Amino acid sequence: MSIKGMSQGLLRWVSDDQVRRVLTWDLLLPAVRQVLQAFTLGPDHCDGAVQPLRSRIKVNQHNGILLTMPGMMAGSSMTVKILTAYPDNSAKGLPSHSSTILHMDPKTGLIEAILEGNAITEMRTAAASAVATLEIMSARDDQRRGKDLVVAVLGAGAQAYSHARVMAHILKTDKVVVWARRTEAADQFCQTLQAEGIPAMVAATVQEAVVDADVINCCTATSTPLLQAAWIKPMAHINSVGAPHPDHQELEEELIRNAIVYTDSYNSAKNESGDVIKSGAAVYAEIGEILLQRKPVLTDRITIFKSLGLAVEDTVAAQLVCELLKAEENQ
Ligand SMILES: NC(=O)C1=CN([C@@H]2O[C@H](COP(=O)(O)OP(=O)(O)OC[C@H]3O[C@@H](n4cnc5c(N)ncnc54)[C@H](O)[C@@H]3O)[C@@H](O)[C@H]2O)C=CC1
Ligand SMILES: O=C(O)C1=NCCCC1
Repeated sequence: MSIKGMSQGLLRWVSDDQVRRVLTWDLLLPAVRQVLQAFTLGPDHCDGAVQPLRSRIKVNQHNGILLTMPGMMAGSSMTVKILTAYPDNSAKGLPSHSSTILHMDPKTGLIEAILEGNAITEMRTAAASAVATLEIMSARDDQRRGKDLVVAVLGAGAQAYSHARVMAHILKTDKVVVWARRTEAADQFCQTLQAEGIPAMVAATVQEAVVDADVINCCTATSTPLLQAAWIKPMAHINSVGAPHPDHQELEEELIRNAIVYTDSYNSAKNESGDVIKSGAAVYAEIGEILLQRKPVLTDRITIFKSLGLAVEDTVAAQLVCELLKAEENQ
């Protein structure tokens, strides 16, 4: 939909439904792979991305947080995402996260589009986990797909859904084991996945969900550690998406300290990840460094991708969505 801007001509307004309709994993994964590299290349490289640490305001009175996330891709596209996270909203029947993305033309600075940001946030975060998972599995020489591979998903919120979907897409697994705090939410999650042809089953405990898992996706809003080292197979890979705040943790300290830790951003990990800050765990590499072959992939232990979320992932996803919608209109 287009709306008349006050001073700058036609603006595009894009809903989450439109994003979900046009954005596919096959289009998004290569774009996110490229942006993870661009982020590591940094602002001084002609193909690099520019992104400061996001600003964060704690809304203590209402247990909320307001984040602003500006980013620019190599002078070709730029966005600012404004996002709130209010964990208590879920109990009120409201979404816990709410976001909007402003998409600007870097040549003129004019705002070209305003996008609802929830679908993009769900999909680009899962896409980054997928890129990390594939890279680490391929370095382990692990070509297993389908029935030999068990995927666990912890949580039953927006990130849990997108992670289950992308993992089923890339790994063709025959077994997705889900665990959520509320049994009804886990049952509903499982039924939705099954209706989409994803073979899912519910586990009664976190331990039961992860004990046989090769790839574990930690997607809860917990603030205290949920996942313990003793439950996990020695060569498992973990995507840790929750606890993106300095005072939150989702991984037992012993687990992260003894694992090989990858991240999307060193700067975010050291400033925003309670799992990294509180445990004192060393971060081995940015996934971008691995993709650029600046560092070898280490895989002789449990591996963890500690995801904090990059503004420039939103930038490339928003750019892609706008291009796809434009192409549709010109058909
Ligand atoms: N790394 C990244 O790029 C991103 C990280 N996030 C973070 O990922 C987490 C999940 O996000 P969404 O799925 O969007 O949230 P959501 O609100 O849709 O789902 C949260 C899930 O966590 C569960 N949960 C809450 N507290 C829990 C606890 N103490 N123990 C166990 N389960 C608990 C809820 O029941 C629900 O299933 C949040 O911490 C969010 O801030 C979200 C977006 C991007
Ligand atoms: O990158 C994001 O988007 C988010 N990261 C952590 C908090 C929720 C949103």
